[in-house]
Amino acid sequence: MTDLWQNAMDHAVALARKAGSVSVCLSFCLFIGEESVAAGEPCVLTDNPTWIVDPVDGTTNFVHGYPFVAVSIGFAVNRKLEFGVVYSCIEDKMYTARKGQGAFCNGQLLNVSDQKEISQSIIATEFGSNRDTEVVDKIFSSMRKILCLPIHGIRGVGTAATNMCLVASGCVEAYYEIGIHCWDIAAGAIIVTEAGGVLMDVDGGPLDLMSRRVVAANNKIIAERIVKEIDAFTPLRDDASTETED
Ligand SMILES: O=P(O)(O)O[C@H]1[C@H](O)[C@@H](O)[C@H](O)[C@H](O)[C@@H]1O
Ligand SMILES: [Mg+2]
Repeated sequence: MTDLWQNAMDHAVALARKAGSVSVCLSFCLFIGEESVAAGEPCVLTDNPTWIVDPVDGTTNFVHGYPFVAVSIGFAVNRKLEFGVVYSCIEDKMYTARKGQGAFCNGQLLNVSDQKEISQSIIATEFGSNRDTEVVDKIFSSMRKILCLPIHGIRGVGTAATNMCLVASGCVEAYYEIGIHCWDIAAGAIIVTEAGGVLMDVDGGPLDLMSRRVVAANNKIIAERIVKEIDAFTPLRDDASTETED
């Protein structure tokens, strides 16, 4: 019998290696990756061309055999995303977006939902991995307030990258989370905007890729409505220990 998970892992490894080898060819490119940062490499976004890579987004899903796992590869120049690729391995869905050229899933053009009524919306979010009771209380409080607006429902597939692709596909109106990392959302961010969506911080300001807070929505009306209900908190920034002057 085919080993589904081995296939998924092989895809993830092959994609990550490819990104790595292109990065080596283009030696002026920098690299931010979940594993490289865990190994002590810097996590700093400069104006230089930079790969922002999560080889396995949805690690807990992967470990438990919960069938949503994605490879997430973003590429930024001058701190702006140029392109993004999210491969949802088990679903065999390849999401791609190049700046100014639209977003696609397996070659099909993506468009966000045109819903403007929060009461008719599905919102994606996650419980996250932080188990501090104060943080968990804020996460539940935000979810409670959003659910009781009311909305149609709350969903979450356990990977930020895939949740963002679901916004781009029009399956959910918005996704928000506090505590994610830049490699979880970089690729998804450009996929959302190229599908016609918007990005912002959980306080309504501009998205800061390093702040570990994100709202991605089909439009500003839905995004700003959610923002009003989020009990925001401020995790340690991704670039906290590596901030530079530029
Ligand atoms: O750590 P990985 O790369 O698997 O990804 C994270 C997810 O992307 C989050 O949405 C999710 O909430 C979790 O924090 C999860 O850890
Ligand atoms: Mg991740």
